[in-house]
Amino acid sequence: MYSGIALAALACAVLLLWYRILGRRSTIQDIIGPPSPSWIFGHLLQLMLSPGYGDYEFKWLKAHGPVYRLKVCFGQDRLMVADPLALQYIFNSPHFALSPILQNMVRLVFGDGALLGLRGTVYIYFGLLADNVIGQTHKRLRNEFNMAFTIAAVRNYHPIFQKVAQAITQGLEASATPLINVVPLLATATLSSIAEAALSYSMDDLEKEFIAANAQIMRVAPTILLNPTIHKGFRAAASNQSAGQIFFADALMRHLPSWLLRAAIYLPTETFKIARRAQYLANQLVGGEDIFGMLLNLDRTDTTRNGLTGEEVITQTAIIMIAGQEATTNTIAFGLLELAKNTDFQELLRAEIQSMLGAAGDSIQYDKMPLLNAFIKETLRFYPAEPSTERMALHDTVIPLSQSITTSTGEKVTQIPIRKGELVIAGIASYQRLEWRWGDDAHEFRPSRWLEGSVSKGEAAGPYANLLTFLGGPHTCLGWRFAVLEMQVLVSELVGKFSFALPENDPVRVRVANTLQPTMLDGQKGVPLLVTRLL
Ligand code: HEM
Repeated sequence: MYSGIALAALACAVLLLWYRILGRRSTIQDIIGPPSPSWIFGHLLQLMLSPGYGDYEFKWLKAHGPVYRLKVCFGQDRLMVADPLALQYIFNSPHFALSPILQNMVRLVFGDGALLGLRGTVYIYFGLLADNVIGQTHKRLRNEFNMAFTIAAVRNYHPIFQKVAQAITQGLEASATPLINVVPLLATATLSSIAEAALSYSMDDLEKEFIAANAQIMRVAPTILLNPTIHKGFRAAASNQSAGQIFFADALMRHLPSWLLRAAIYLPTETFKIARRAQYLANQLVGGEDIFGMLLNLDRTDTTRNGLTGEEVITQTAIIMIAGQEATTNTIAFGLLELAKNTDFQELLRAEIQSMLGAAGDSIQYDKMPLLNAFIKETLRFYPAEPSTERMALHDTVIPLSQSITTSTGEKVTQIPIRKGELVIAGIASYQRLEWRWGDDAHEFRPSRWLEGSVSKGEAAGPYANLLTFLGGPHTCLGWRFAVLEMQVLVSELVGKFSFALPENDPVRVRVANTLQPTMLDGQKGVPLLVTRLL
């Protein structure tokens, strides 16, 4: 009987949602887009379950340009945006916030006060509540944590990056076979560097259990963090990802209240057990004399600051460890894969690295290495860790466009009105494939474009090289300088000493599982390469 009542209640909730959602006229219905293959799923399955990364998305980009309309569940419209001016507006404007689903999911994994989740809004049942307190908290936390990520602070981490780079070298040398999956070595190195640089913990100090738990959370986070909205192609996040789950997520889940989703952390499932344990272990890291001590302002050397509370610092630990490790590891792994495909460029890059290392020793000036930086920029352009994200309008607003588009009524428009509560997809990967911005061969991996001036300057988008890989606006990646220097040091060490070649079976696929993941033929994450020591 109870299950009958529960079903009836669920049916009522669904009907109410339909009424609320479908009863509203979309402001973007005159924007042209690809024909929808299904009323129930819209384009979601093409976008999320496509066999190759960007199969449909990049085709739509070519056909419709940087702004077009997609359909999601029940024939609802959603705007896809890859226009630089529009993206700049969406990321910087106070009229947009993270979509409620991702916000809830971040909170679920990382706790209530996580930087990523503090988006200036909370989603309450069928309405939105702008909450300035949350916005201000985010600003304060960022200001405090930024002390560890300024240009000067990051420069000081150089010896740590060198140390972890040498640890990778030892790992590669210790391998009994030339075919090596480089991902686990990179993952340990990037975790070590954050633990040591940002949190003042050497990997030897870290509890083995913490390392294991971090590795586990890294494995499950994409599954928990499945952003069940249009942009997060979670096709391969779990091989059992089904059309039904996509439907549930897009049609219903984003309308569930935050408290209900957050309560899920207490469910007795394996995944949530890991998440709870990782949060607990992160709490154990709090010390007094390290960066935490500085953030807490324990010694009160700076009387202008109150410092953060212990709880605030603790909450960010897991997120910094994970945010810092996962994206850097995958980006370097994709880069090495591209070098293995393009041995001519690999040799040129090696020559530059060896000549700089030979001349400068430890005082190497990475920013003065054109090929190295062109390679890093191209890797970040081609493999954005977060290929798309979603934002929700907090108020009625108007998105400006850098180029006019023609609507289905024949009208040329240079701006698009969006109504409060509507979601838009920020197509980061699509933006980074715009031909008029990056060159006619934008779909090719070609580092030399950065040296030829074929990359147009245009509106400043993100913090680095006009890329949005580190996002833009108030939620720009806190660790982008850290990541760039770490990549410069690690790539110089590895490419300077080893050559990388592709095994015969071309064993890596790119998949989207919340973030962009290099995946082996057996579905596991990894980049197996033939590695030979040269020096
Ligand atoms: C190649 C490496 C990296 C990439 C591509 C990357 C990318 C990103 C992106 C796209 C975001 C925004 C996420 C969103 O709001 O949807 C972000 C946020 C963040 N990243 Fe990174 N990241 C990298 C490395 C790092 C490192 C090394 C650290 C720290 C050591 C770090 C710490 C953070 C933090 C704390 C945030 C949250 C910022 C906020 O919401 O205010 N990231 N990152």
